Amino acid sequence: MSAALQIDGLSFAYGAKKALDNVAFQVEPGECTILLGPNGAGKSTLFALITRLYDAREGRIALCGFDVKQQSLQALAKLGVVFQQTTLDPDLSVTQNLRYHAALHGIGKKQADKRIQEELERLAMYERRGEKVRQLNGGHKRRVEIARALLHKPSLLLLDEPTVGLDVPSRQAIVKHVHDLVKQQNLAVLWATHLIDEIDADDSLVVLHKGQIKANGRLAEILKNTGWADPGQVFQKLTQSDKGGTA
Ligand SMILES: Nc1ncnc2c1ncn2[C@@H]1O[C@H](COP(=O)(O)OP(=O)(O)OP(=O)(O)O)[C@@H](O)[C@H]1O
Repeated sequence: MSAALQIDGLSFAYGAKKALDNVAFQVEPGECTILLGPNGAGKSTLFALITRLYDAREGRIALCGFDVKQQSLQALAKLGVVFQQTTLDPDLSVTQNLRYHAALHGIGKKQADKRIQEELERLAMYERRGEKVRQLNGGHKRRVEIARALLHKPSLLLLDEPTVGLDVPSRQAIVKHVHDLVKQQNLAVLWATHLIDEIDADDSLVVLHKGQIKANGRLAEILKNTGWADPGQVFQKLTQSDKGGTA
């Protein structure tokens, strides 16, 4: 079976500035991979290439075996995305926002309402479905965005720092919801964050620094192989010295 996300030999430059250098990794169904990298590491560039905002000339990205350039419709149908900035319409209700998104994906109204109920219930937001998005707090808006990203049943969920600006309980709720989804729905997740405490013991880790992968594997194995104490030390060792190194 194909990986939910397979990246091979991916390089990208903005003019002379290299942003990604021969990046390769994969994310399997039922796996939550945390993409850790300091500012400028190349995380946003990587997400822009996966979502086809830009095209890479070097390397390949495939979603469930579909090449994002050659078979983009099939590939992007497998993808759900939560961007860093909220993209909900604040003057529409939760349900209206979700129905609109379902329509864009060609999901009929009856099926859409069923899917909306399922996803909102999973994220404990069904009771709030009639409220205008403007009335929701930041954590609840994020949950609605995650529900929206899942309406068309993607295989891979991309999360671009979805907890930035949230208070600790809201962050913890999102972290728990996403990990539950991975386990219960066999979903693959690629989660870009700076926040080390969002990492779960079972997660996989990709550490990106200056466009290169410095570590890739199960967190537990990286810790075992390096002898480092926790993800914070992994991050610090691999991204805060100019010598760099890999794990
Ligand atoms: N439009 C652009 N033109 C030129 N250089 C760019 C452009 N966008 C990003 N870069 C450069 O590419 C490199 C990777 O940037 P990118 O935004 O992908 O990193 P990031 O890991 O997402 O950082 P952050 O966490 O700050 O968002 C950086 O050196 C950045 O300065």
